[in-house]
Amino acid sequence: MANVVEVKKDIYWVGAIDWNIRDFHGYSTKRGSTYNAYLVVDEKITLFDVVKRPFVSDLVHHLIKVLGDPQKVDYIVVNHVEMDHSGGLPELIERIRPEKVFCSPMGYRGLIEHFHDKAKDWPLVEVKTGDRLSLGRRTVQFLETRMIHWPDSMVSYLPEDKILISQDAFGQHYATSGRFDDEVDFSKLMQESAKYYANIVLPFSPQVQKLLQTVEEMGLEIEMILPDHGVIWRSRLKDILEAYRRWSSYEARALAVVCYATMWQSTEKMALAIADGLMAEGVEVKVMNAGIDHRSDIMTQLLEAKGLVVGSSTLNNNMLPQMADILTYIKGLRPRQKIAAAFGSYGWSGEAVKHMNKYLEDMKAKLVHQGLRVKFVPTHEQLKECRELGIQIAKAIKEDLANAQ
Ligand SMILES: Cc1cc2nc3c(=O)[nH]c(=O)nc-3n(C[C@H](O)[C@H](O)[C@H](O)COP(=O)(O)O)c2cc1C
Repeated sequence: MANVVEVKKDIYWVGAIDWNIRDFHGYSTKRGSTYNAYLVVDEKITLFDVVKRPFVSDLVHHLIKVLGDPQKVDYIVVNHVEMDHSGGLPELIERIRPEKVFCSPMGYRGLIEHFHDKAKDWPLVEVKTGDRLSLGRRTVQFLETRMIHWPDSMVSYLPEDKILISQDAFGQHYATSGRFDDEVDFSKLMQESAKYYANIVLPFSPQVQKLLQTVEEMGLEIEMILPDHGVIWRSRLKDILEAYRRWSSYEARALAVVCYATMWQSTEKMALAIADGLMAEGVEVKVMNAGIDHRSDIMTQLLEAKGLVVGSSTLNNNMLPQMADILTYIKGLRPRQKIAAAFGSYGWSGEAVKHMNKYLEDMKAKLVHQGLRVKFVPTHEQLKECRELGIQIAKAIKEDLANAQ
């Protein structure tokens, strides 16, 4: 069990570290995760968010450490209804018997839809954007952040401490012994933040842009961001805010992800030749094998990539299932403004490229080629053609980036 950490005077991290989780609803969490809950000790003792159900005892243990008796908690604030932050609520409410449980109007509905009759007996109080709650010496200012990343999502701002409790926004699936951004490896932290954004937040980028603008307009001074997963931002705030600005505006660089699926390595040979062409034109390349690389890692690479090149051989008149997995996943995350092309080896009918093109078109990617197909094993000449395709894609990437400036 982790230690309680005082984040600022009378504000404590009382969450749980999940070192072992490797699959978070289809997202590969190689570095584990944390479920953060924060306790503010004021005239009204308030708990912001709770933990996933199996970790309730960690949270209770922390409450005992700080308060002696968990029943001293007066209020619970539910910033986000998803089970990793609310799963422990029934047990905790039973144990703590809080005076009030605050949530957004959508959170109210969400709690009923998750916990049914049980939640109907809870002392739920709806709060909306702009509502303020006095805890004594401190105030909580609520701000609904619908669809970042669920309809119920909201954040809580503590003006006296200049702290933003941001639920999943600015989070990372990153289990570490350090609780703060300056206590962990910065490059790993940014990798995990990018992965989290690419795989969870990306479809809601327009809402993120709006939130960043609202925060600026409201003149909220922020010295710390306390997310529901990963470490607390206190020293590298500028870095994460700048990254969110960049990611939410779909900024990309001269990088192409070449992702392929293969049975007998013919499509792999094509992928490598295409990558050669891209590299020859000075475009950075990440070659990924859909049968080896996890969909969430492929998506992470795609976050800042301008180019998406997908390859699959044909299997029973379709693309290989591992490529269908990747494309279904990528399409759902709604990447924008990609330069793309499809390729693949086939034996007789060769439908894979047509199917992959359909996905790329649905993503509104700019296709620079009708799709390159090679019958069975590519010849030297055909590999040269693949390389030419790489060069063509690279030129389109560079042109697009130059036009965007
Ligand atoms: C079980 C199986 C089913 C296949 N089905 C098709 C098919 O429906 N249409 C086609 O054009 N080729 C089909 N092929 C041929 C492959 O697409 C061809 O062997 C290709 O060169 C494999 O490329 P790869 O080495 O990149 O996997 C099939 C191959 C296998 C092994």
